[in-house]
Amino acid sequence: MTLVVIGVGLIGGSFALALRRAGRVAKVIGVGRSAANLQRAVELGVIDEASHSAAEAVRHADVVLVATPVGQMGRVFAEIAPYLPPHCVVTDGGSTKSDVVALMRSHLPAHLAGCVPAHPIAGSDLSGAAAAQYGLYDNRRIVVTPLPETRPDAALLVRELWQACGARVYEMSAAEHDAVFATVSHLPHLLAFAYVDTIVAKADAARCFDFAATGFRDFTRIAGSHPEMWRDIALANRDALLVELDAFQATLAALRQELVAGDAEAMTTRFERARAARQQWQQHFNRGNA
Ligand SMILES: NC(=O)c1ccc[n+]([C@@H]2O[C@H](COP(=O)([O-])OP(=O)(O)OC[C@H]3O[C@@H](n4cnc5c(N)ncnc54)[C@H](O)[C@@H]3O)[C@@H](O)[C@H]2O)c1
Ligand SMILES: O=C(O)C(=O)C[C@]1(C(=O)O)C=C[C@@H](O)C=C1
Repeated sequence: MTLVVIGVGLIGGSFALALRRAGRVAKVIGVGRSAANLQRAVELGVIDEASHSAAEAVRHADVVLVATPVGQMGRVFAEIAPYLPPHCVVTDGGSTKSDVVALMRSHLPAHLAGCVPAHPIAGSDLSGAAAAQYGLYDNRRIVVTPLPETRPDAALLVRELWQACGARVYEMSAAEHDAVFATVSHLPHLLAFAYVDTIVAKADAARCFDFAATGFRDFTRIAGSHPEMWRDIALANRDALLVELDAFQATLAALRQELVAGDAEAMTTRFERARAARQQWQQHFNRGNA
């Protein structure tokens, strides 16, 4: 099987590595916008060949994974549309799904039966081919949001490929997916960027950063993530994200009021409720990834 990965970074590169180790791909062709990144991907054995033309690369593909920032996916789909072999399955790794589904519908109308939108719920704040790693998807979840037009064999192949990467596959509607991930992924990234940016604006920012320690590190790790990727995710999932942002602002306003009023009881109740939920989640997450 020939796999073409368009966007050879953490997500696309780790998919290629896992499938190669599982013996599921004979050849991996990588396509990207940075020659240096593609060169690194070849050196690291993430891909067999680099191509600077997505149109040229997909002519020989059995499966195409688009793993660029979601803001790039429209132009990628448009570029490959005329050159996709009829049997070729097109999937993606984007963090948002309603926009990707809409882009597939507008740019790949003749190929919808081969389209299987997907999102691996695994990653990090690292990016580029050098960040690709074996085991990224071990015991992690993958959400697929197939279209009504998706051929069963195309959906099955994508499921099997992710399972071969060690992942567990779940199906949702694109809208449900985007609402859930606005809550547990997109909002926390927005908040982490906003919080660090608030410090940057302070006159004593250097002194604050100098003394910041493990609490700061743990709360802000994701503010080290790729800005373009997160800008695209926020814009693509704007409606769901605004709902979450409003809910969070309401909680913050209530907490602020409790602080102003010195309402220790209300604050204790809130913190205890949050701690219990966090502890429960941690146990659930540990069990799921054991
Ligand atoms: N990082 C995560 O934790 C994570 C997790 C799940 C899903 N995702 C999603 O996966 C996708 C890739 O994320 P990543 O973390 O691998 O990013 P990355 O920056 O590591 O890799 C993306 C690659 O795409 C390339 N690229 C950008 N525009 C391109 C274009 N027009 N044509 C070809 N290549 C192009 C970049 O040069 C880069 O090498 C994004 O859509 C992101 O939302 C990321
Ligand atoms: O671990 C991280 O740094 C991540 O941000 C991974 C994370 C997440 O929010 O959990 C980020 C984006 C995804 O689409 C899926 C996973």
